[in-house]
Amino acid sequence: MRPLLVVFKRIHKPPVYASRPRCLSSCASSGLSPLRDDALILGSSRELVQRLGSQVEVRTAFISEEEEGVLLRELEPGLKKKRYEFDHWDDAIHGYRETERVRWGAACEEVLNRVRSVAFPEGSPLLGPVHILDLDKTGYIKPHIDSVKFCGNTIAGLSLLSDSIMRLVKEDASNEWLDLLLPRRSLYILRDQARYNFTHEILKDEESVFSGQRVPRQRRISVICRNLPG
Ligand SMILES: O=C(O)CCC(=O)C(=O)O
Ligand SMILES: [Fe+2]
Ligand SMILES: [Mn+2]
Repeated sequence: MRPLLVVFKRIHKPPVYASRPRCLSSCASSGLSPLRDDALILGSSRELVQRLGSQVEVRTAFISEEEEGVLLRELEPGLKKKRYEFDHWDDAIHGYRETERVRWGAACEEVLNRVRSVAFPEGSPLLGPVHILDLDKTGYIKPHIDSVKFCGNTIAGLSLLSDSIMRLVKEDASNEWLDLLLPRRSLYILRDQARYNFTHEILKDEESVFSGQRVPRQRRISVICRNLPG
């Protein structure tokens, strides 16, 4: 069973937020980026948030409205030719269309290079094509772990057009979970244990609640960069 937030509310467990200092000096001394936005991460325990916190990042406003527009103008024509897929009960994703892209216009390439430079160690071999996933307003992604055969230890995704909630659940202990609020135009990064030992999912609109607040889901396009297995 997946732990729903309502379950935790019912037993009066307060949501646990990461509460790392966000000042430059302490972040620098702890090796954390000052750009981390820990208020966007909550979880089943403080211990888990702190332990896994170094392997999960959400960076708000990673791209500007203009950059979001540039990406959308490049992606929309190709996406519009496809139909959303709804009816495959066994698929990990419901209500989506997707594509891959290797070559980008200069403005998009600049944004992607920024993603690559913050998400991956220098020289880490990357998966060539960038993955584009277009979720309908009613679409959602069921819990899954990305293929270890094709993808390395890091997954980095930009969220366009909509806020959403990404839930991570420990594969062999479903009482251990983190919810990430992914604001429109944010970047998330999952590394190592967060990538290998936790499923990730994008909640459907009806379930999209973060810390008691509804987070309405619109159509959402994600632009996902991955590295190759080591
Ligand atoms: O849309 C996202 O940000 C995540 C997509 C995903 O989990 C996948 O394609 O494996
Ligand atoms: Fe995934
Ligand atoms: Mn199928």
